[in-house]
Amino acid sequence: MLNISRQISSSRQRFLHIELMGTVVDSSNKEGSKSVLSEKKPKVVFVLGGPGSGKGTQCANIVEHFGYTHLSAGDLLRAEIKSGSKNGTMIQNMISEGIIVPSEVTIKLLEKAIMENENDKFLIDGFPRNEENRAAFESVTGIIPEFVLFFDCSEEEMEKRLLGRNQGRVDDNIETIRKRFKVFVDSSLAVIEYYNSKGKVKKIDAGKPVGEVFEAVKAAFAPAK
Ligand SMILES: Nc1ncnc2c1ncn2[C@@H]1O[C@H](COP(=O)(O)OP(=O)(O)O)[C@@H](O)[C@H]1O
Ligand SMILES: Nc1ccn([C@@H]2O[C@H](COP(=O)(O)OP(=O)(O)O)[C@@H](O)[C@H]2O)c(=O)n1
Repeated sequence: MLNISRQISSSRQRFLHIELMGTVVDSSNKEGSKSVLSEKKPKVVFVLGGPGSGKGTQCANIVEHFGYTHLSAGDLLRAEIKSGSKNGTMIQNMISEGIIVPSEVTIKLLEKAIMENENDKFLIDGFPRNEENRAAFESVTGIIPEFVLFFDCSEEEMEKRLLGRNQGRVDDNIETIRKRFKVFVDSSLAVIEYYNSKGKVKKIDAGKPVGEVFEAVKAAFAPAK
């Protein structure tokens, strides 16, 4: 009953159209997981969407209103570079090229951040970014997300936002932005399609102003009546 179609109208404007029809939830979990998280059993919501779709902006709002802890995979990787870790140079090179860092590295950082925090509910922003990320996280941690928030936004709008973001990021230049868009279409959409097939995706029209997007986000978090 799943109906997913991608409409690629031009190289600059790609939209993913997902009709959310499935409601079957995969509750299977990996027993005997070796992860330090297997005892903590945190509640997790994945926040996904293209670069510049507004994930970080909306996560800040969700934290304030719903008491989640925000973990941005990109921020954790950038902090790892700054810490002078042995993986720093490799991560720096991959981010500069818009490439996805190996799951092992990112998952370790996420596990550590979750374990160090007393909260039991987390927004994981910008992860999983490819099938390898997704499958490795599930098998290592045994965590199945409550749901997946998907910020759907045109490339034209995302490009405009990234070029105006002004945070001094090495990857917010037009050449790397285009590479990141390609990685998103080639690798990250498959993750959204996977969770959609499990009935777990809540799609948000992220092309609207921040306040309007947050209204839709609030509805996604509202407890089912
Ligand atoms: N709905 C919106 N409308 C216009 N600009 C936005 C919107 N949401 C976020 N922005 C701006 O766009 C840029 C990218 O947003 P950000 O939340 O950092 O995206 P992401 O985390 O998905 O890369 C930021 O400068 C942010 O202030
Ligand atoms: N799960 C992840 C998340 C980010 N990253 C890297 O970090 C970069 C920036 O990701 P981000 O989530 O901070 O930012 P956006 O690209 O969403 O704006 C990506 O382009 C990847 O190089 C990764 O390798 N794996």
